[in-house]
Amino acid sequence: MLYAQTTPADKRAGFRERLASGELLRFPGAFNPLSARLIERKGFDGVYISGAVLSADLGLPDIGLTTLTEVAGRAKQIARMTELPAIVDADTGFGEPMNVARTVQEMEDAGLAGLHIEDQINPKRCGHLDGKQVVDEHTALQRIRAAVDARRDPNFLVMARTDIAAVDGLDAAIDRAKALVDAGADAIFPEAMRSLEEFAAMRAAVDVPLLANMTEFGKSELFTVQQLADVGMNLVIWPVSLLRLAMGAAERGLDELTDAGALTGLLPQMQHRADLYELIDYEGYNHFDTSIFNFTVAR
Ligand SMILES: C[C@](O)(C(=O)O)[C@H](CC(=O)O)C(=O)O
Ligand SMILES: [Mg+2]
Repeated sequence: MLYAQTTPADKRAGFRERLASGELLRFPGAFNPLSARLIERKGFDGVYISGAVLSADLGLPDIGLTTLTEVAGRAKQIARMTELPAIVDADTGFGEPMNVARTVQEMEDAGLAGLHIEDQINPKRCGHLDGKQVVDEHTALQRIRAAVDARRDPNFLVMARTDIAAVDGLDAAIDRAKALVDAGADAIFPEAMRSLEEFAAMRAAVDVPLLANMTEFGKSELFTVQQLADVGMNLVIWPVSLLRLAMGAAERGLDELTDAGALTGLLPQMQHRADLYELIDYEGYNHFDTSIFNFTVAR
């Protein structure tokens, strides 16, 4: 009922423990608080909160238009709805290193288990687009040092994302990843890796947990969980996938309405009212008021 029972501190501690085990943790992207519940129900390890999804949700492109307040607010709504740890995409940290520090504290207060900060210039753009630019090493490291210094819970995960591979190649990405780890990054998100060999090379270069981004229609091939585990990845995200699936279904539904004038033919593809109520735990609210869940929903 209402929000998660697990405290943010416990979520972070549990997440750190599982990361330390070396296994590959699966974090699908939630596009709203309800979908975070579904991710939990289906047995995944955590919830990813994507900047691309948050901006698309507002009808905006993913080019750094969203603000810290908007992202932290939405991330809080999503994180509090699940017992799973949630990690959030904090883009470039919303400004200068001082702003990165504030971003970390806001995300801690919002109940997140961690975030990632990337080394793109401001304004950033989707990591799978062409024409990206990255900041120099000094600035990239400053952002990470600021993030690490600012956190109050040592279990809050500060992940450094580097976009440099698409600009200067894999060797540059490896050098940058090592420097980011030396600056205190707890984990590395090497963006836009093109092959399993590139992931493996990154694995050989650093000792901290590594994240693989399995976003569709981008620069990376879509590898399976097993393939990524075999090259030593520790986290995998499908950041925008649930939104893409939901929007694809919505589009087909609207077309069906136009063509058939009713949605009867699509009922089998819809989440049933009974399943929705179960996911939201309507019954649990009877604890407050026995008249809330006094109906039955026929399947
Ligand atoms: C991971 C990512 O940063 C996101 O915002 O979800 C995006 C995903 C995407 O646009 O497909 C990215 O830059 O890879
Ligand atoms: Mg992003």
